Amino acid sequence: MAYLELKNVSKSYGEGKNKTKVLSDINLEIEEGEFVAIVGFTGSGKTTLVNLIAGLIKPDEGDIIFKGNPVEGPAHERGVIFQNYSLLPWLNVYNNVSMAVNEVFKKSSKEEKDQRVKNYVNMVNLSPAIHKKPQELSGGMRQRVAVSRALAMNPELLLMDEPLSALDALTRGNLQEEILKIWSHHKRTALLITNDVDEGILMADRIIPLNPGPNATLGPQFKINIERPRDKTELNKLPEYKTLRNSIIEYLMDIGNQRSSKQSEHTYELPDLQPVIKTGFSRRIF
Ligand SMILES: Nc1ncnc2c1ncn2[C@@H]1O[C@H](COP(=O)(O)OP(=O)(O)OP(=O)(O)O)[C@@H](O)[C@H]1O
Repeated sequence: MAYLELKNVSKSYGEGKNKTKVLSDINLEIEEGEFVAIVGFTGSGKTTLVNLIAGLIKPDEGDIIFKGNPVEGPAHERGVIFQNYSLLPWLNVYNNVSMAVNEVFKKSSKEEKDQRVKNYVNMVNLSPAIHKKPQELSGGMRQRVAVSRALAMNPELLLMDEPLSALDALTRGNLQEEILKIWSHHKRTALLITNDVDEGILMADRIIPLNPGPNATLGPQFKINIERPRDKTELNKLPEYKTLRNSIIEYLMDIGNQRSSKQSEHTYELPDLQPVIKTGFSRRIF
């Protein structure tokens, strides 16, 4: 049995006529220690997929099994880094991270917890801002706090929902490296949602496209057999990198085009409405 398994998972939102199936028949297996990236189109259901694995929402059909047990709610062993940093605005950087550390490492001494918080804040280069509150930080800095907080909780499975998409290239590169260091040194398992194929190739063992929704399904996997550690500049020179990148992008473009041509074939019935002509206005509005 795989470390994480999704079996025929489907999820809809809404009721009756307004019901939309966002994810349909999702099957996914991730082995312990693997780093998997899901690349997908905007609105295809990537966050829904992360929320399901995190246990924040429940599937309508299918099973999500983590380490042999069904996922029935959120747990510290499955840590999430969200796209929008979700920090507590009234707490400073130290306290935002320490709240999470205190929750997970209840039995550790005060000194150990303090050290842990400081280490992880330092890891994202925010030590000089450790006493600042979120509103005093830039968007990139806030996202770094969120990354630091999630990593400090030492989750066994790290779920990342486009955590770096709003960052500048330099910060993004640094955090990619930090996440990879933690993943490999601590032998973690990671699932990264990204809209950046290059980020996926740099970080993951496999890339799996999430086809456009509604009824989004997972596409074929692309294995990344490029030796680690991978260097961004060196990657660009590798012929296997270029081939892989082109195949993934071609797949995504094809599937995107197919979806848009299907949508344009669709005809919509308009309601047969008669215009209502109002007469006898008693007042002019200008
Ligand atoms: N709680 C909800 N209730 C109703 N519809 C929802 C809900 N959450 C998401 N949706 C809809 O489901 C679809 C998929 O949303 P989701 O956020 O999972 O996609 P995404 O791929 O993460 O999007 P993005 O790339 O914009 O972050 C969208 O059409 C969205 O409007």
